[in-house]
Amino acid sequence: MLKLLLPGLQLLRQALGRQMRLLPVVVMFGLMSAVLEGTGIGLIIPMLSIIGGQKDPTGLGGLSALFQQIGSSMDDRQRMMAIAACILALITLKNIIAFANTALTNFVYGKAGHAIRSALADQLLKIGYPFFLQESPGRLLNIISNESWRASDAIQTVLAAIVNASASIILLTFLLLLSWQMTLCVAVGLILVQVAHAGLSASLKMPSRNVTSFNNELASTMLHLVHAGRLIRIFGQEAREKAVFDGASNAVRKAGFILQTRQGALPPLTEVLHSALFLAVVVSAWAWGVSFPIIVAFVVLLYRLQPHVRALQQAWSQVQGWSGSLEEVRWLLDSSDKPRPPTGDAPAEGLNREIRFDRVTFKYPGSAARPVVLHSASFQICHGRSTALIGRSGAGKTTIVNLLCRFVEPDEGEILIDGFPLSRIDPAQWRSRLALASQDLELVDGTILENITYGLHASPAEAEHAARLAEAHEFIETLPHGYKTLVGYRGASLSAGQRQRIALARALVRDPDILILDEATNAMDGLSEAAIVETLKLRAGRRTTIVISHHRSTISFCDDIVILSDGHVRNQTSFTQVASLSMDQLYEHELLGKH
Ligand SMILES: Nc1ncnc2c1ncn2[C@@H]1O[C@H](COP(=O)(O)OP(=O)(O)OP(=O)(O)O)[C@@H](O)[C@H]1O
Repeated sequence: MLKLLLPGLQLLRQALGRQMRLLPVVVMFGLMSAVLEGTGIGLIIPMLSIIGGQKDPTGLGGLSALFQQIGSSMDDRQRMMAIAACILALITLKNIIAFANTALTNFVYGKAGHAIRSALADQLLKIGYPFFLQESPGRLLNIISNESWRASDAIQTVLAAIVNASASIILLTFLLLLSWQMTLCVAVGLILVQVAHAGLSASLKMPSRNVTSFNNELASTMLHLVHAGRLIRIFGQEAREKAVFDGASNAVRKAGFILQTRQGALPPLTEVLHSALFLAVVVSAWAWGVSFPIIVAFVVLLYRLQPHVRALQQAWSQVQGWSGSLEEVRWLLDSSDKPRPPTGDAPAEGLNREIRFDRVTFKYPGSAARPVVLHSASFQICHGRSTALIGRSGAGKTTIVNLLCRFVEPDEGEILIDGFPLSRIDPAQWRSRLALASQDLELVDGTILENITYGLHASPAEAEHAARLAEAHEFIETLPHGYKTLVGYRGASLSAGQRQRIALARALVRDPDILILDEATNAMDGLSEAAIVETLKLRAGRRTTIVISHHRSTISFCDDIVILSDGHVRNQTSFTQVASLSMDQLYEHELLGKH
């Protein structure tokens, strides 16, 4: 039976880790409480013999004869009282152990649930970034918010199944010792019931997968409603979006109904089958002339065994019903088919000469049909200088940033830092030397101060200095709570230009070796941008700055320029060479460079 619960057990082993050593205690408690229960029930035999006035009832052998002898030296009155006290003591002890086991399984369940959620978070943080470029956020959200809970429930069910299996084994042993013929009859009956049950349970897997997959779609639709509030309203798509959402929600309802109905059919069916088995045993025992006290003890034991067996069968069908959830959680936790995080253990010494892209070719992961977005790109970014990366939309500028930050790795070619391969440098150390301000790098849901000092032990004074450099201090001071103002989810309570200034302050407060600005000021007014350009000029000679922008004014202070077109580096030159050209002419310039 335990083997049947394999999906839950595998996850249990994965989730529990060190807590696995508590499982033998759970099993031992389960066995102990069943032994106490069986013994208490066995004591009914001498009790009934006293009531029936049978000093030595016929047909007693083995365990029943042993029970019959208990207290035989006492007189009936004393014996009756002693046995009653014994039964009460056994029942009390059994329930104390059962309670201890409930507390222990709840503890293990809590630990397992926490371990699963923690492992999922760990996986999401460690996994290679390309994973997020390919996977649907709705699916990931559903796994974390829904399926992980079902997986924890499945673990609790497996724990309860272990306790119930232990109890069933002990109670069956007692039955066997009371009457092997009747026990054989029971065993055959239980096997038949289990076969019927397993057949029906197998039909739960597909509906369970359907529920999971429809839940993924529903989570995606929910995310869309949350994120695309403005889009939906401006294009008047409320009714359409409502219909799409209702469709997704209804699909979950239908799939859930099918699953729950099939699951719901199992308990009544097993109850009928168990009752039939119960009656068949009683009638057969009577026909075989088994003595009355044994029949009663057997029936009571059987009656007590029934809930354990039914709970086991229910656990089986529940785990089948959660198989879709278990598969999803295990899929996310399985690293073997996921992009690996960047590797490398050489220290990041800092930039002294240049970053060199040496014939770098790159294609975003996903389907084989994806186009190559960088074609053998070679250029260099010199230390202590500002380099503008320009090119029309889709030219590959942000892709270069992604490669530089090691979010993705080149398919061919190499990126060299002072001649040393970036792929061999410790990624965390390397990233600590970079700071990125980009239009799609979110603010966190916290105060302005927390956003500026994100992940850094910077003092409020340092944060304020960075905010001044990023032209953010003035507007922050006008807010009622100043630097303690909450920015809301993704900085929703601020304007786009204000968000950009805070993001820029967050990058500047680190005074990074390499500062990357990817369309980082495009929502700002001209005056603010001009002031920021002055700030960036202060880095000259000391630090390296990379600027991506479609605005001529933003790149005006740069020393060098790299011109990209359709993933090809068309030109690299000193900015003074092209200083007189407008942005369009610069793009023309790239075309000239082509011929
Ligand atoms: N996650 C992704 N998966 C697949 N292709 C992508 C992905 N991100 C970008 N691309 C493709 O890579 C190419 C280069 O994109 P990239 O974002 O680097 O351009 P860009 O020069 O920064 O453009 P823009 O100026 O519009 O920001 C584009 O053709 C784009 O469609």
